[in-house]
Amino acid sequence: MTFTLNWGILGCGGIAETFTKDLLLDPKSHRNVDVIHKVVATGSSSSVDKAKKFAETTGAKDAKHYGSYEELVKDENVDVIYVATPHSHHYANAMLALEAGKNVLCEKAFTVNAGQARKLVETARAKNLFLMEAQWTRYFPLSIELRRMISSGELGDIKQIFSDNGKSIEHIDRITNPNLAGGALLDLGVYSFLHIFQTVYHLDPEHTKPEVKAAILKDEKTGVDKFTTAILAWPGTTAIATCNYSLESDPKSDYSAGPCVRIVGTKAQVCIPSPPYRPTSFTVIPNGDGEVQKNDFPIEGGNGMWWEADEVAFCIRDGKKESEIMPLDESVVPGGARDVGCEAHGTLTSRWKANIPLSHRSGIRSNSYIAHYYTNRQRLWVTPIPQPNQ
Ligand SMILES: NC(=O)C1=CN([C@@H]2O[C@H](COP(=O)(O)OP(=O)(O)OC[C@H]3O[C@@H](n4cnc5c(N)ncnc54)[C@H](OP(=O)(O)O)[C@@H]3O)[C@@H](O)[C@H]2O)C=CC1
Ligand SMILES: O=C1OC[C@@H](O)[C@H](O)[C@H]1O
Repeated sequence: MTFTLNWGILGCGGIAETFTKDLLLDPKSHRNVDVIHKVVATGSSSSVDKAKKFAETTGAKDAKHYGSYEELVKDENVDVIYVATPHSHHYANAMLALEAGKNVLCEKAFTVNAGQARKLVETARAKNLFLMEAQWTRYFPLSIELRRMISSGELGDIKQIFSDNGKSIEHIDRITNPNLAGGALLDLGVYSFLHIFQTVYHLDPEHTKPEVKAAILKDEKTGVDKFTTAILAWPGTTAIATCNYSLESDPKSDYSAGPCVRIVGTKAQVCIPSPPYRPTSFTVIPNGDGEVQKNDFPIEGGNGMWWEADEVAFCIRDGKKESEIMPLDESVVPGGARDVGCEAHGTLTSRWKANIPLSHRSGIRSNSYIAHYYTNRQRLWVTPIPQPNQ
């Protein structure tokens, strides 16, 4: 029987448009699953007009329009809210939806620190609601095949991963604005980490936490991280994650700069060309004899965000409260130095909670962000360095 999932779109910006268009593609044009997505409501904090225009542009013909997120999450026809606001607002917006009893798909980076992530997870679990971080690349057939190859031992033991994501996007305000939790790590580094985590941490039954050291070049004007490099060490595997918002990983878009991700096993290595967030092929290079093999994973129809949307629908249809491909524990990764980092800035978490009103445009204190490099999701293993005003 066909399952219909009714979406409410929270925040009518760039990625919300791409995602909504993917939701509303004719299902028969690109896939063969018994799931239909409907967009029944759009919500903008700017104006009801913006929500209406967004619905028109994306083809969400039957949607109701709201000029506030508070009204949106109260819509009784909505099954799941897609949070598509800047990183700074994910916590408050996702919490608003959960408290209204709605399932949530929240854009990456899930939250700005582990404390916020834990609170969202606790709330979703307490209310028996579905919650997922929108790491869309994890649902690509390419990622599924890569995880299968690693699990089956085809690449041997994974020893090294090099994972880069560089994009020249410093002209975009939310990328450099500390008050929107800007910076390379939360916007682009998430994908560098995604390729490392989905192939090491996710596939490890013990979920061993890595040791992490990081180096950061900050933006001279705004103080957000502009170039970030992290070294991750597991027993038996090392990885380097790099990201920046100034220089492209693949400046000519022709692969001449080499792969952005290399996963090196004892039997073979896999090379993935840019962009790491929307990869469409990889090459398998055996260490000894054997042919180099290029595997193509074309995205037929839309932008490829519907794989992630389908996963949400399958989970909600089947009564699951989290996705096995992007489990909530992987959005938090509790314990270790990461928690040390978070607890060292524990007041930040409570300040965030206390000081960000649910209507998002006011009340954010800039100095709430001062510590975010040291408390955000990927940096929490790094020993925090005391910052002024903390
Ligand atoms: N999965 C992917 O491939 C991608 C994911 N992303 C993620 O999606 C999220 C949104 O990014 P993107 O769509 O590029 O951002 P945009 O700036 O295009 O849109 C963000 C929207 O959030 C709302 N908003 C709420 N509060 C604020 C505020 N204080 N300042 C600005 N906007 C605000 C606005 O909608 P309104 O006025 O209607 O309320 C705005 O249009 C980020 O988390 C980003 O990391 C981004 C690009 C690609
Ligand atoms: O998720 C993303 O992927 C594509 C990038 O251009 C964008 O800034 C980022 O948010």
